Amino acid sequence: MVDERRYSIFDEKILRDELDALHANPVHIDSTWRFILAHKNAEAYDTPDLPLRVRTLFSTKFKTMTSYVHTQHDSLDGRTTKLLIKFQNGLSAEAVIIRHDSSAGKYAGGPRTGAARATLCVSSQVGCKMGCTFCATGTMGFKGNLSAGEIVEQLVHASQITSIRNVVFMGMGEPMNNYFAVVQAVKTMTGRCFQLSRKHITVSTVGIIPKIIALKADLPDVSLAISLHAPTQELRAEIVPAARSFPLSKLIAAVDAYLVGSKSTVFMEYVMLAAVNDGQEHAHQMGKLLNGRKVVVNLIPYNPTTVTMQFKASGSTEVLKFQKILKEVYGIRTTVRQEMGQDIDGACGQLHVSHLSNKPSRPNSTVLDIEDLGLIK
Ligand SMILES: C[S@@+](CC[C@H](N)C(=O)[O-])C[C@H]1O[C@@H](n2cnc3c(N)ncnc32)[C@H](O)[C@@H]1O
Ligand code: SF4
Repeated sequence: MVDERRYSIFDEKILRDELDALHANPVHIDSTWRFILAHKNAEAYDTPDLPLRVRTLFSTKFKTMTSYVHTQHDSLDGRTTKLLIKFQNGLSAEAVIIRHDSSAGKYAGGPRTGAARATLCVSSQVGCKMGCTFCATGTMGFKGNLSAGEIVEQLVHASQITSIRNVVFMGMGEPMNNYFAVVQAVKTMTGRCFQLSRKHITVSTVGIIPKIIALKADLPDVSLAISLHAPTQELRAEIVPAARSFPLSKLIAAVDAYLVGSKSTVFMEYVMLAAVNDGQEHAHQMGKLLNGRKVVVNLIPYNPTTVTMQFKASGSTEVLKFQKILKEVYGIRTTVRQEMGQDIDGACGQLHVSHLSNKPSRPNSTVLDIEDLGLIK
């Protein structure tokens, strides 16, 4: 596993420290970022009006981005674009753009701008060590953490294709296992250059309890999504191994603590697996578990992958029955996610980069219709 310090120009903390050491004005950060955003493949030191010492710093340590778009695939309907991004250490991760507005249809053959409400699904790690049984990324194992700069660079690449309004940490990896980089990346994305609203950022976690509590203090206004997937500890531990370390009762207690004094809603993700967790009894157990809490359940159709073939997607009848019980018997707001990008393996849990492309070498779910959930604002 390779994870040495990498000098991304978008790694705000490292960049600020280096500029401080030179007694240089941090205003150069914003102007340089804007320059790079506006000029694809620009070198940082080409930014106009840089003092010599800053130009020298940029040309030696922060020359340019630490990643590039290796491949880009557009879905047939033009609404989803998957980017395979290669990083300086040779690892690769995927980021997916999802377009929500009516201009999405025009995108397929038309200009690559103008989708005003696009969401970017970013990766926080290459692979993941949590091993959820139905997730393609989980089968890859853990290859490495992305730095804050590398996470932000996914937004830079995507912004050069279309205008991004929402960011969801639902790509490869468990964001809470790379907590400090994720927090730093969100701070940069919501800072003066990118200006995303914190309310438009969603961090999705399998349920790393201590970090859920920390997130409330560190990034109070972001949306939190918990990947629940089962209403009992026994079933959850079977399909989500992390539940063995972070039991369901403690996870629900952490959600309660998170909700105290918070204006935000917590989203409960539930992937619908045929004959595993989609029965009416499971819906009643979920209803009792979540009753009275300010949560929204998001039922996710299972996206088949070649590496998780033991599962099948629930039929639409089961999904709708499940939703009806939660809504009508327990009064829990429940939506069914419309998945997009399946034809390019760009949907949730389909993000899997082959081991070949993830050997360190050279320098250098997707999510839909979450509008209804308030994830897209
Ligand atoms: C890939 S994860 C990344 C974020 C974080 N690690 C988590 O588990 O919440 C994003 C979402 O995709 C879901 N997911 C994983 N595999 C899936 C699959 N095959 N079909 C549908 N959703 C899946 C996860 O359960 C989670 O809710
Ligand atoms: S669902 Fe999330 S936590 Fe589980 S293996 Fe996939 S990326 Fe990791």
